[in-house]
Amino acid sequence: MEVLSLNIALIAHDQKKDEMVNFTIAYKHVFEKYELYATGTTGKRIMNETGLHVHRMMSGPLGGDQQIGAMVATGKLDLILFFRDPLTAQPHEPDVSALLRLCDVYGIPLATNIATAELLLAAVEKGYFTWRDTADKYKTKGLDPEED
Ligand SMILES: O=C(CO)COP(=O)(O)O
Repeated sequence: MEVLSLNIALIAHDQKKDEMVNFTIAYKHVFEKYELYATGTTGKRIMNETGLHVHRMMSGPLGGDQQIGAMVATGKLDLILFFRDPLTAQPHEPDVSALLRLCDVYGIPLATNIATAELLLAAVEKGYFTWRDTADKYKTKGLDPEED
């Protein structure tokens, strides 16, 4: 099967970082085929504990979620796995909400828990990339500043 290029972002709040590391170990055979991006601390742990290469942004509370959001807005990400901690208040909650919102604006698949992440990765393994057509349609809705 042809392996398409995919840019995947991985983000986990502190209470979910162990889960994210275990998840990336379990699916290393999938993740190693694609370009990985992550917020600072999440990326560091994944790199150290799995050997996968990750392009690291700043730490989430220092702007990392916004950097990932900018990638969504400029069409540079195809899939986001964001293991959120729903039980702990985050100082940068507005940044988190903004990132989730941009995924909806641009039709980017977003898993906020491990169960959904598992389903999305199963689709990726099977080569179901049809969402990219939808995401492309969003991009052509006059949202591209180059078109103004
Ligand atoms: O806070 C985060 C997401 O909102 C994650 O940031 P870190 O990966 O730097 O911990």
